[in-house]
This record gives sequence, C-alpha cells and structure tokens, in this order.
Amino acid sequence: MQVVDLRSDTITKPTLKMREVMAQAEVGDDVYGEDPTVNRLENMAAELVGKEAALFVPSGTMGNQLAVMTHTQPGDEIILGQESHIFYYEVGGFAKLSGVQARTLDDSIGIFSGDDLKSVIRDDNIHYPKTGLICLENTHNRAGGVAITKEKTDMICKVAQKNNIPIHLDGARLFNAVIQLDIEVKELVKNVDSVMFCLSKGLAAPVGSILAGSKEFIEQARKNRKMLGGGMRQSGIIAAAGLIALDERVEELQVDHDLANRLAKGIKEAGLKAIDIKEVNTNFVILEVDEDVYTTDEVLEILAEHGVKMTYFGSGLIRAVTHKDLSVGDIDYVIEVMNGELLV
Ligand SMILES: Cc1ncc(COP(=O)(O)O)c(CN[C@H](C(=O)O)[C@H](C)O)c1O
Repeated sequence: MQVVDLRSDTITKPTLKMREVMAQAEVGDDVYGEDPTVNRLENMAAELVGKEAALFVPSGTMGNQLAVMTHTQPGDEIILGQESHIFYYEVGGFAKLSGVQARTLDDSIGIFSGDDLKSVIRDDNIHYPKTGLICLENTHNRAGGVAITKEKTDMICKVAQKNNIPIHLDGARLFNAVIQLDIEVKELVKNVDSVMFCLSKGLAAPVGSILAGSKEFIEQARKNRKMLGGGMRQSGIIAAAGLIALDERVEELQVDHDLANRLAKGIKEAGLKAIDIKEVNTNFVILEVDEDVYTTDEVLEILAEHGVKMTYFGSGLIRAVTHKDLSVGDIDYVIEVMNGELLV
C-alpha cells in the first residue's frame, strides 16, 4: 500500500549530499570550540540572520528553552501566545527549567495585538513579577503555518523595546515565512533580540536548530546548553548537513508550499460535504471536519487505512504538512483517497 506521510515536516530525511558531507565532515571537540564544521555553521547562521553570534542546538525545543532561560530570571513572567509552541507543546519546560510563569494572549491568528500586549506588561509594583520576555512564532504552527509579516513583528518589537523587554522569536519554520513573504530573513528578524530556527524540518537536516542573538546572549546560552547536557562533541558530523540545508534547501521550500496548495485545491474541488479547508499560507493544510458527519478520529482512521498519515490538531481539525519527501503523485493519491472515501 502506498504510504503518504503528512504528519509533519519533522520527518524529512537528509539528502544524499547531506549524507556525503556528513561522512566527510571535519570535526573536533565542540565543547572546546574546536569543531570547525560547527563553527562554520554557527558563523554562517549568525551572518544570515544578522545577529552577532549563533549556537547549534540539538532541537528547536532546546533552542527555545535556552532563550527563555537566558533572557529571564526565576520568578519572572513571560508573555506568549496561548497557541504558541513554547506554551502548548514544550512540556511546561519554561516553568521547570527556568522557573518562570506564563502570561498568555490570544494568538489564534498567529500573533497577538499590540494593545493586548500593552495590557499585560507588568508595572513596577511590589505585588507583581517582572515581565522578563515576550515570545513570538513565525511561521505560526497552530494558526495553520501562517507567515507573520515584518510589519506585525516590528509593531510588537516596538512595544517591547519601549518597555525594555527582550523579544524571542520561535522561527522553527522561519524560512517558510521568508519564502512566503518574499523578504530577506535579516529584515524579518531585525528587531527581535533572539531567534531560533530549525534545520531539521523543511530544510531537511537530520538533526539540529540554531539559536542566534547578541554575542553576550549566545555566550550565556552556550553555558546554559552545557548545563542541560547539550554540549556536543564532534557534532560537526550533523552540523555539516545544516550547512547544506541552508545552502540548498531554502528556495526549495516553495515546492513544499506548491504541494500544500495543490492538496488544498484538490480537496476543495472534490466538494466533500464533511471536509472544508482553511486558507493555505505556507506548507500546512488544515482540514475542518464536520463532526456531525465524521469524528476527527474517524477521518484520520479512514485515511490511515489507505496509508495516508495526518495529525490530530484539535476537535474537528486535522493538520497535513507538506515537505521534501512528497511528490505530486503522493498529493494526487491523497485527493483520490479522500474523493473515494469521504464523499458523504
Ligand atoms: C513552531 C515550533 N517551534 C518549535 C518546535 C520544536 O522543534 P523540535 O524540538 O521538534 O526540533 C516545533 C516542532 N513542531 C512539531 C510539529 O509541528 O510537528 C511538534 C508539534 O513539536 C514547532 O512547530
């Protein structure tokens, strides 16, 4: 049976070229700062996003958690979206690892408003915790992979800067936003204090993310990474794939977006009574299930019976994510399955 895996772009496998450079990578002990390949990747990444320094980390989650830990003090309050990955999917890490509390705002459209943000920034009052950090996300996962514009980003940064509060951007799919918005990545992240982006999602490296910021911030984040046991040794072997990812995969993300649009168009044209499609922005296709006809789980099961894998995204919602390891034929197969099985 044909298998079409649309659960996430985290499942992408390294390219042949990545495997070749990984095997030949020049390595050293990165804890001593002596892995030449990691150093090249960190320097290239910092330059690319216009920050002073960068740190290679094993996962996007660690990058985000290091940002929280490094920007804040225990007892601080952080402001972030109720649908943000840091709040929704990172196991409460900011509380356990950094001892901070969350103040969430409505980010269902991908970003909260400047007025909402202003209304929750803490004044200097003996009863209040300090607002230690504001977090944004671009593209925004639970808003459907929506790319957040520079204008909206800078509007929040302006409020933060006026209140001397640092901003961290969870840019796990930053380059999907760059392609969708057709903007220089340096411009998009110009006014955030730190930015994390994943090499291991659409960019298809097997492992790893980058955290970038000021030299001082990254020096402290590197120490915090060591404390968490994230000091890797000859990690040039995996960093080598990250160099290829940045060199060769960014422009290719448009193909992923085209596949997402093809899938959405095909499902819409099928005219399925029980399935509607939200507007596609990047490489996410969000299916809205009429639960009077099928439960969300029933739709997932029907698709799985035909080898089609998608992700439960909430009651009546299913997420499909396109990526490098899918073909036009795979997308057309999914449309055919839905046409045949979900016509009710
Ligand atoms: C916005 C954002 N920020 C951070 C992360 C964490 O990256 P990793 O820790 O998986 O490398 C993710 C992963 N997202 C994964 C997915 O979408 O399948 C799951 C939900 O964790 C993310 O979507």
